[in-house]
Amino acid sequence: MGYYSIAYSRRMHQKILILDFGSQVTQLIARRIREAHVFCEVHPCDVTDDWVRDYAKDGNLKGVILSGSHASLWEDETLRAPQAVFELGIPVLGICFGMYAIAAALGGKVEGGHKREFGYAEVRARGHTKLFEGIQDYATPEGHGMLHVWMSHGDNVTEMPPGFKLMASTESCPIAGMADEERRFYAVQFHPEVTHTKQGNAILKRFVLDICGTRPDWVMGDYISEAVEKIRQQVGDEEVILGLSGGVDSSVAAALIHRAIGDQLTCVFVDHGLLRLNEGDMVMDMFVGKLHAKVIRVDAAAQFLGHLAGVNEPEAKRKIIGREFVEVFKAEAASLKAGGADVKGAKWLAQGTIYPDVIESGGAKSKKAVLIKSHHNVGGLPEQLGLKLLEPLRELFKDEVRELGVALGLPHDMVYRHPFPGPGLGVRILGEVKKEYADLLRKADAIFIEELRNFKDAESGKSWYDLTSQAFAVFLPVKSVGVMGDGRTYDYVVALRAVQTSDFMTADWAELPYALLKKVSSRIINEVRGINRVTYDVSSKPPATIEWE
Ligand SMILES: Nc1ncnc2c1ncn2[C@@H]1O[C@H](COP(=O)(O)OP(=O)(O)OP(=O)(O)O)[C@@H](O)[C@H]1O
Ligand SMILES: O=c1[nH]c(=O)c2[nH+]cn([C@@H]3O[C@H](COP(=O)(O)O)[C@@H](O)[C@H]3O)c2[nH]1
Ligand SMILES: NC(=O)CC[C@H](N)C(=O)O
Ligand SMILES: [Mg+2]
Repeated sequence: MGYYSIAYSRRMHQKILILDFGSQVTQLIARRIREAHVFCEVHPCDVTDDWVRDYAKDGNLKGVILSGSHASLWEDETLRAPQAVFELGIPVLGICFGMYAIAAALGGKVEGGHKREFGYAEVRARGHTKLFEGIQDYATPEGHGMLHVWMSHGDNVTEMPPGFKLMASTESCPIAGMADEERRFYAVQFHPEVTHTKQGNAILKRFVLDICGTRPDWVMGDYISEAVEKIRQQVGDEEVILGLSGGVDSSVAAALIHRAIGDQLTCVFVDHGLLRLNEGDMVMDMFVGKLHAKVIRVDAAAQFLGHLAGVNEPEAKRKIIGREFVEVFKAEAASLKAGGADVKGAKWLAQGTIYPDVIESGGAKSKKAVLIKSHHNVGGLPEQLGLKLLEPLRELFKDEVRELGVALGLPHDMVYRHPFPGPGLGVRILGEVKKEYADLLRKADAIFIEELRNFKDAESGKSWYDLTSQAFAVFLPVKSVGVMGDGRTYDYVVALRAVQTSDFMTADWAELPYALLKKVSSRIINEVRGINRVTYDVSSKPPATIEWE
């Protein structure tokens, strides 16, 4: 899969180039810039000088941002900014590792082994530079402007390159920002792209709008027309099959692709035996009427459960599920007989892959980010797919996908459903997956969701389903002792999980009312024979993840 780019936007819009060194938050830079209505693209940091010059040649490139990285400069010599970036005569902003990349390219010095700073910090910002002018959280009695920021680094710039002046400092990091205002090169040690940096948006806007001078003329409506045009160009008259789960992302992807190519699209909904209670029927009901697209339902429960038998390790399970999905898609693609007699099956596989799936699978542009878990649709895909991938949402965050869904006219209920992971109950049954466990979990999960919908918050009038971003039950394959009807029980445990988040990259556990937890626990223990204990998960992400595997 190549990087994401839209030929049409490149012609029409002024743009910012983000070079990705593999930070977990690179895409947040892009997102903040999109929020400022400026078109931007993320590309890997190891593009060549010729590529950069070619990219800039139409005159629309107005600035370059160099991202952070998990690595250190001396660990990986491929992590360098192309020299051409500094020769275009346009502004450059380096963030964290990006600041080291500037120092390395222009004759400064970077060293490790100094004080590490992770999390909140206070930075003294020098207001005389254009980047910070008039931007501060508060002023000290001496009149110094201060910023509340988020830091995540172990290395430091210890000598600025010639021509640079100090722009910011913290107690433990004397050079926390530097600028060569003549050449319009800026660098900050902290991360303006994360929301914990309070003035982060203001700083990025200052860079993009004032320093680079881009026109803020990019909106979600453009995204639709540009994506539609790009899909048509990519696909031509070939057939596409799309993995439809009934979730938000694949529904939005289906609507977008359907708008682009109509009947060349066939949706394939896979029932792998790890869906929630009655989900298969619900998805078919919802799609066959509402989406006006062709939908095929494939019953593959025996195939998935067969291959998962005896497998305990989460990554191994994810890989198997990813592989079996592809087996199903390939078989459906090959047997597709749409269109005229000369159509030999589908050439494309479309998925509703979104950015957090990509980054957590360690599959960001530069392939430099680390692996957290292989989302079945990214890291779980086999090397030899045999189909071309079409993933129009690959660069968007969940809330942007929802915004797109609304703009495409999808029903509110569909767009605001809680997400459900492709591997389904497969990653919510810890260890080996068995049908018996899945059946118990389905019942417990359905009770939890039903009560979340029933319970309304007095203040806002909203249901707890709407007040949480994702909620589900997890099956723990351990047994504990209980007493029921004066008899002894020795049965399984489920954990309830409910989180609140906007982008699913970080999440807080939800403070559900005790009355709700009480009702759910009592109903599960009474109604689901085989479960005698219910617990509530009070871990945030990070350091936990949302799913248990
Ligand atoms: N049961 C399924 N049948 C077919 N394709 C699926 C199935 N489950 C997942 N997929 C594919 O994998 C992709 C990723 O799944 P994921 O759960 O992240 O997205 P989603 O289901 O579309 O949306 P949501 O995150 O709201 O659940 C989907 O967009 C879809 O293309
Ligand atoms: O389609 C998916 N395929 C997967 O393999 C997968 N793993 C996690 N998730 C969903 O991603 C979000 C973040 O989950 P984690 O905090 O567990 O990584 C949560 O919304 C998870 O439900 C997946 N979705
Ligand atoms: N967030 C970053 O870019 C960190 C860069 C580098 N890994 C450091 O520790 O300093
Ligand atoms: Mg899903």
